[in-house]
Amino acid sequence: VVAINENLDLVHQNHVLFDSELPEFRTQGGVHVQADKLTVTSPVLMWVKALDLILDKMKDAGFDFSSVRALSGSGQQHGSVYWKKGAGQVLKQLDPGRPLHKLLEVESVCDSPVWMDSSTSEQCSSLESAVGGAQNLTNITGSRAYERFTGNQIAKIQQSNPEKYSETERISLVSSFGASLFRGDYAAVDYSDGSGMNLMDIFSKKWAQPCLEATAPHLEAKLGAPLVSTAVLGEVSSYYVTRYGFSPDCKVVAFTGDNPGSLAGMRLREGDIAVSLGTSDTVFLWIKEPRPTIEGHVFCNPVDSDSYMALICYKNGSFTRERIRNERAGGSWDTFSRALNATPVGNDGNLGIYFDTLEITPSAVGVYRVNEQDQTVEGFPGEVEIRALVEGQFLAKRVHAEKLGYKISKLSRSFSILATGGASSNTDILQVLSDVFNAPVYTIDVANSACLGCAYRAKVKALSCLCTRTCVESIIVLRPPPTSVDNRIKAIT
Ligand SMILES: Nc1ncnc2c1ncn2[C@@H]1O[C@H](COP(=O)(O)OP(=O)(O)O)[C@@H](O)[C@H]1O
Ligand SMILES: O=C(CO)[C@@H](O)[C@H](O)COP(=O)(O)O
Repeated sequence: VVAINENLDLVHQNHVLFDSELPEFRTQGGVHVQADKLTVTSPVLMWVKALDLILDKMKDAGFDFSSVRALSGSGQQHGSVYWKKGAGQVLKQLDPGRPLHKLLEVESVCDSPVWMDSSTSEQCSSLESAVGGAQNLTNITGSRAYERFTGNQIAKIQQSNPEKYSETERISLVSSFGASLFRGDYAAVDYSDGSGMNLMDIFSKKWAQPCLEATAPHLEAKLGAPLVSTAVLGEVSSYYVTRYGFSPDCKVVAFTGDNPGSLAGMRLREGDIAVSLGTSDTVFLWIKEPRPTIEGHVFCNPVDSDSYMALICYKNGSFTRERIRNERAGGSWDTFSRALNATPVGNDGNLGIYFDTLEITPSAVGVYRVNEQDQTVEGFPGEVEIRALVEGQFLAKRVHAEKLGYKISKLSRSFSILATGGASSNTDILQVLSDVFNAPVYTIDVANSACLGCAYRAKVKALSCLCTRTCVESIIVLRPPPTSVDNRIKAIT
């Protein structure tokens, strides 16, 4: 959670770590990986309990809830929550004397599929066939069929457990689930996060009938109509007024996905490129004229409803860096950084591709290493391995961004990279990013740009006061210029 005041100054920050602070749910990295290694879920009740916990932490820290004029939020994209019949009524009558997790055991599916799930290949193929192929689906929804996208997850639940599906009165995304908790009523899916479902026409901003029909019966009623991401949904539920002292006038602005939230938090300019190094690695851009292709995604823009955002997502991000850190750097980020500093840009031509789990872009799995003679090798010395991993990850991002039409000049640094997410606190990793893209990398003071962006969205919308880009620029820090990249690019290509 991030709270800002009218000058956009940060006044409070807090967080809950699922694994260590809610150990009763036995998650690792916030999730359960099922035996097939493809199905990945999170217990919904853990998210609800985390909300209880963070609000209690804020209360204990003396946070003044009565001064909150508006709130919004973001959730990991694509994950879904299934409310059982009667849950809507329960939401409207929450007893403020009891914590939410005691009141909300109202899900028909207790373990929500999350973005890391890749168990729906069958459903993806059948959706693409139903609408005339991958490119056709992309032309409608902004993306070809992806396993983690919500429509395919809904299809799997309906096919494998039709009873649970028919017991479900409403399906939320993680983001609209969060908004529903604060509203005490079902909240609409916003256009931007709704674009990550393979169900919405990103141009008309309505559910696409052929996709609904190919996914599951009676789906439209369970989804409710999507809504513009900047909408004010209404006031906070009386539950929070009585229990925590929120003002009854506190507005709830539509919640959105974490990457759309980051786009707002980083205040992207057209031409900038954002790289989020969270659990997933993502690259995203603000675009005006989308040309959806079958590699990468186009989402509706969360800030400007006439614009779009392009996004490429990599599953083997921080967890893969953590694995190599544990194996080759004794579990220390400092040692990991020393290895990056001890090896030359371009890694003397040694290159690695590390897909520990089935990657999203491209759909491939396995670890591959080639040396400077382009020979496949089984291993690298520790320091070479660390650079091979980080350079390989960023080179892939550059190649895919260029395929999406992004022009990277070898001669001039005419654009900026804005970095966010947990690993953006590591300046040695950012130096490699800067080297590979031949561009300066900026970070913002608040690494949690998704939260910050939603605080901005809430402020801008509910207080009808547009914060200009100037106020935000003051928190962007220029990184040192990159060292020469040309030799390394030659070596790697
Ligand atoms: N100093 C560091 N160097 C590299 N990676 C780091 C560092 N500190 C944290 N991280 C990575 O950041 C990740 C968490 O990023 P975060 O943005 O909080 O995740 P999420 O996207 O799931 O919200 C962790 O998995 C961790 O590997
Ligand atoms: O699947 C995607 C984007 O399409 C992921 O980026 C998720 O939105 C969650 O990311 P983390 O915040 O956990 O890295």
